[in-house]
Amino acid sequence: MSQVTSRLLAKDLKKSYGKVNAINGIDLHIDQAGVFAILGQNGAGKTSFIRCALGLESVTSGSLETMGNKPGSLSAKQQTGVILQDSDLPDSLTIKEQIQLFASYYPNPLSVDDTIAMCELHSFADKGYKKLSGGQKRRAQFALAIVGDPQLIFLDEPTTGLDIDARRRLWSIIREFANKGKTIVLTTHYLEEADNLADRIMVMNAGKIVADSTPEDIHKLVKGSVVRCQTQLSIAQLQSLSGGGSVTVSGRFSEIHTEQVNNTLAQLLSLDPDLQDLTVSQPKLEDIFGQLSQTGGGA
Ligand SMILES: Nc1ncnc2c1ncn2[C@@H]1O[C@H](COP(=O)(O)OP(=O)(O)OP(=O)(O)O)[C@@H](O)[C@H]1O
Repeated sequence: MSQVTSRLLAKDLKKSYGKVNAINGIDLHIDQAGVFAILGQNGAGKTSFIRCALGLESVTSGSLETMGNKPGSLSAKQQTGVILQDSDLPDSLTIKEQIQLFASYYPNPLSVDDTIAMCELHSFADKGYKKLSGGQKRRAQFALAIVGDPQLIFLDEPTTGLDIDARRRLWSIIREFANKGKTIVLTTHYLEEADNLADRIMVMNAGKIVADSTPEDIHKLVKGSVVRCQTQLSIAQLQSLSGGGSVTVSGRFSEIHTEQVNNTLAQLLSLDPDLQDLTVSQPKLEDIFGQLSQTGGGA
């Protein structure tokens, strides 16, 4: 077999459903191991991209290859694992039996016992799927995605609905698999997930990739500071001290995004001497994401 240089390659990819342009010209090249997060709001086009990459949807124009093959071809499938957003497993087989069955689809699978150990399934490998908790179900699905020892794995919102402990547990299993030289492409709404887990983040908005960088570099895209406090001042007053930056109110706290932090702080303290719980920090991914989503792209 010839050496595959691209694990995932998209060139000017477009996907429309009737008049809806779900993917609006994506260029993407992934040729390394690691975790690649596609981050975007509802309707950004993330699932459409994953479904095209799996050959579950035809592309409208442009080109797309997975592991050097046409998406959906046998050769692509044998080098790919997946958890889809609405993945469910039958209850008629135990988890271990399902892993054995999936292993049989691949030419060089991992051992079933190693897969059970890596995904921490010991305590429920002999149970049916419906008896598992949400976190256990996701780990069982992940076991099916990796048992074939694929180079490329797609995870569509793998941790949606999980509590933070279950999410962190799955993150560590995903990281471990990436560290074995695998490429994991996952979609998520969770900024914290992309920030903690990914080697590279692609922010999607309206069918386009509007930023594509390491988490550290994505953070650098937005300059300035975030001043957070509890204050009696109105949003209009806060806006007047932000130097053109944004103001958001979240519960009891107001947040001012400013590029002139000294000026903003001086005015804030003089206008409201009673303000409380003042902190100044670097913009979080939330702030950056909000700005990128509004710009509609250009990266
Ligand atoms: N099968 C379909 N038929 C028609 N329109 C569709 C279909 N699938 C997706 N769309 C539309 O394409 C756009 C992108 O949807 P997609 O599911 O890819 O976004 P997403 O980023 O995965 O959203 P979410 O985070 O809510 O899952 C949306 O406007 C959606 O309504």
